[in-house]
Amino acid sequence: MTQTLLPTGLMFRSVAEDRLRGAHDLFLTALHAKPASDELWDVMRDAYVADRTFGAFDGERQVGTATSFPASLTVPGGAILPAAGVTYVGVRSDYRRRGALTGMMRAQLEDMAARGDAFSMLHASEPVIYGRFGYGVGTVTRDIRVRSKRARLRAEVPVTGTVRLLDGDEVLPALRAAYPALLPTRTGLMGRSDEWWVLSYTRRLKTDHLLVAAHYSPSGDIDGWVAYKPAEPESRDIRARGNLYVLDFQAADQHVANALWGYLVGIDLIDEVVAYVRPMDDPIEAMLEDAYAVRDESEAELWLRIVDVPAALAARTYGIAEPVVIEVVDPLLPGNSGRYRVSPQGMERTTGAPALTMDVEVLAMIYLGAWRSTVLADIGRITVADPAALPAADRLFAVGRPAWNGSLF
Ligand SMILES: CC(=O)SCCNC(=O)CCNC(=O)[C@H](O)C(C)(C)COP(=O)(O)OP(=O)(O)OC[C@H]1O[C@@H](n2cnc3c(N)ncnc32)[C@H](O)[C@@H]1OP(=O)(O)O
Repeated sequence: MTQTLLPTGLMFRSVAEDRLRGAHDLFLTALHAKPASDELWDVMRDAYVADRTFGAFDGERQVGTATSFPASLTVPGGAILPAAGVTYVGVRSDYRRRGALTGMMRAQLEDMAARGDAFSMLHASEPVIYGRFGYGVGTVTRDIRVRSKRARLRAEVPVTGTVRLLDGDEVLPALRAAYPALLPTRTGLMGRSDEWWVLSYTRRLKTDHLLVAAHYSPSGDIDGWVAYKPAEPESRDIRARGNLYVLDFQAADQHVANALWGYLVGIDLIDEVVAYVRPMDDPIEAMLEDAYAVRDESEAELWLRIVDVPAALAARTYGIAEPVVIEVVDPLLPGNSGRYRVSPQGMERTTGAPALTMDVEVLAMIYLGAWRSTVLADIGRITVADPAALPAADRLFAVGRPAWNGSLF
């Protein structure tokens, strides 16, 4: 059990099993939501791993909470590394800005490093919070709104297989069985653990009117799906239902995505289909006869923290370019600080002079290809000793299709 005392007097340690419900209510209250009902807690307790849940304590009173679940991350080249998904982070409003989050983040990162998690990942409520703990924007995504009545797929868009709505009790077994095959298909995808399925699906199946339409390949396997909910399921006015919100849209390839988009925009009585966190290269505008039926907004998706820099740099593949020596600075996990020579052959630690120096947060921004080193140097995020290293680093860290996480949590 980790136990740390900060000058504020707060203590940081893992949260005992019988205090997890209090921790969850603390999080909900920090987000201005009401505590969980008994029925909901019966579901949510399985989203928590007790020894991955850290609290900030003032004496016996818990004043902050942060948890994580086991996951994995697909890195450029297709290797899959152990990772943690951080969620349910909150501090009581009467204890804010006294270092509660700082202490929990430290304890959590040290714990992840000890467990062998190569990465930590999260979705941030505000962009100013996590950079100081070494998290950088690792993937960018876009929310896509399609005006259904104006949206028709162009005739040449290939659509194969069939789409079928799953019955409620089919959903979890079917999707859990089908998801792992998707993991190698794109950089940035995340392994979904039992806890993730509870917090993202079991909970929503209980609280929302969640519908899942699965795509079946011609050979009868599920190779994609959309999970969505109507905006106003309680309304008695059919015209008030308006929008459909798509929370999970997975497809083994573009032909599967074509069929699922065709299904979504064809649903009756809907004004707009709002598909959250789509990959940046979703070609929906070019698929429709009326490209202006689409509006979108791009934003940060995954905040990535490289917990084990040597493992992360060794696991990914690199583009063709001259080798570059990068100095990484990581005050919170100092074992990561050091110099790394990156080349098309891989990575090795070195004592050679660095061409580029960057914080571990900035390494997370280039690691999955979301940002280019040249741009980050231009805005002062990378210190440059050898300007020729910048285009080389751009080529080394480039990825083909844009990285995408695609799992809400
Ligand atoms: C992955 C997720 O779950 S995202 C959800 C995060 N939770 C929420 O947004 C719920 C509402 N907010 C909160 O509960 C809290 O305000 C938290 C968790 C965001 C921050 O907790 P605190 O204990 O106040 O943070 P702490 O005191 O450790 O702050 C550390 C530093 O970050 C800064 N900081 C922390 N949160 C914020 C913020 N929201 N906006 C601006 N600065 C912030 C602090 O000013 C401080 O800076 P300093 O070191 O220069 O003084």
